Amino acid sequence: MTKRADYISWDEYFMGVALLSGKRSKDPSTQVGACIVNQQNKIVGVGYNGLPIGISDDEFPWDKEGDFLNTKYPYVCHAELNAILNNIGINLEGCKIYTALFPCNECSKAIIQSGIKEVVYLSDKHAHKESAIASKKMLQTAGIALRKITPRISEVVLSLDEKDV
Ligand SMILES: Nc1ccn([C@H]2C[C@H](O)[C@@H](COP(=O)(O)O)O2)c(=O)n1
Ligand SMILES: [Zn+2]
Repeated sequence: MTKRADYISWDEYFMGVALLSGKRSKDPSTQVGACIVNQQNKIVGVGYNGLPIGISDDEFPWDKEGDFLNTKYPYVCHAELNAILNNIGINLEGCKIYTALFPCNECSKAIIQSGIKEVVYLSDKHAHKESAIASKKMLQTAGIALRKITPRISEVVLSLDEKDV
């Protein structure tokens, strides 16, 4: 037998883990996941956008509009920050972060401070916003590589049916 040829690439694997992590998000509008990988291609942190520990995601708002304090924005912890904070307890110097959406300026500060050296992303749909411009400016000035990936495959289908294992 020859080895499989249609296995997923490292980029597809780590972005897939980031996207799967995003499936845990309770945000009804936007689910974001992030995955941090060390220089040996080992996963050392994952996260998704959600409320901080102990803050009920049934009691706090998920609205996008209205009075600021009645929206999700002041409360939600972004996927990238959660992935950094959830790391397995190592120094993240030299790691890469895979994220579905380009990091905001606040997460970029945490990325820079943590020592992460590369940001790999799928979408930069907020590129025109001032926060995204500030984010890119900080990451580039800090010498962090930014890489948008275009996977060869458009989806990864996972069956949870035991017959498919
Ligand atoms: N890089 C990002 C960007 C956004 N998020 C989170 C924050 C919110 O929960 C949601 C964005 O909400 P929207 O304004 O699109 O309704 O996504 C993140 O975790 N990482
Ligand atoms: Zn953020």
